Amino acid sequence: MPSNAQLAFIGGGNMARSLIGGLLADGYPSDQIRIAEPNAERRDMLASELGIVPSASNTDAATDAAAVILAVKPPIVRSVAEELSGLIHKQQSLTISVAAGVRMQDIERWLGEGVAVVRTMPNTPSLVRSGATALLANAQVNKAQQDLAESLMRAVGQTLWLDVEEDMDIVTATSGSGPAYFFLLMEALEDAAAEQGLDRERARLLVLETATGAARMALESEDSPGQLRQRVTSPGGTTESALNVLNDHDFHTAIGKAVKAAADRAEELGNLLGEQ
Ligand SMILES: NC(=O)C1=CN([C@@H]2O[C@H](COP(=O)(O)OP(=O)(O)OC[C@H]3O[C@@H](n4cnc5c(N)ncnc54)[C@H](O)[C@@H]3O)[C@@H](O)[C@H]2O)C=CC1
Ligand SMILES: O=C(O)[C@@H]1CCC=N1
Repeated sequence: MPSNAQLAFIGGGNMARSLIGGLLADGYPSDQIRIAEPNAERRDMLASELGIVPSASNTDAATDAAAVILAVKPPIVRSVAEELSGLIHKQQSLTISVAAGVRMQDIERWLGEGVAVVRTMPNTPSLVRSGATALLANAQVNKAQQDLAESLMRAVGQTLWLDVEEDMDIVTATSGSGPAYFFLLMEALEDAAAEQGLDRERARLLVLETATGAARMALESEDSPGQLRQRVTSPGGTTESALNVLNDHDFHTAIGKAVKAAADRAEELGNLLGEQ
């Protein structure tokens, strides 16, 4: 990506830290990244972890930025957008939102007409450059800005552009929140192995290697996850016994309901904030 593009992260929380960590690991120069973070303790932590000293001022961080990344919680996006609107207009910066649920039309309304906005949904594995990000651009985004957003997110993982904004809530429920579902499965599997008598250290190693191996195999295989699962499941064997229990507990249905709840919450956040 163009390493001369000045990036300003507004909000230095979990998602910003993952994106910045991934960018630095990809070789992005740290002097081209600014962070605004109101919490002093958090600023100290980011400075020691990332080697970038954050500012307490959003406008200081955003000054001269080619891209301003709004990485605050959804209810805070409006105040930050309104605060930075004048500066963003003056500099013609690209605004990139990572906020769940917050709709393009509202970001545009808060920033004022004519601002180039890319709405994105990244995820925290961006920290290790294994992120998955969906992007959506408004009509004001020019080719160079689209390339900038694409290369920023591509530096930390895979990207895909959406055709319709409605898909963003499903993406949020799938890949935005998705790492938590896999971490929960890892926790549960580790606990189960420990309860059966395996020491924690060995249990964790086996669980993490199994998760990595399964993901890598599914990524590299022509076969679907369902076909790969069947190949682990010998008739009358151990896996079948385990999967029968998961089926008895409606595992598949539970995941479906969980993802729907997340997508519904994203829509609800969008509705709530859109009314403001
Ligand atoms: N955590 C995740 O896995 C993902 C989060 N997101 C989105 O990223 C955004 C941030 O989420 P997290 O990083 O998880 O939250 P977080 O709470 O860890 O980070 C938000 C940061 O913004 C700071 N902040 C609060 N008010 C501010 C203001 N007025 N100006 C500047 N900074 C301010 C807070 O001190 C905090 O450090 C949210 O909109 C969320 O929907 C998107 C994808 C994944
Ligand atoms: O839980 C959340 O609301 C954020 C958005 C996707 C992941 N974390």
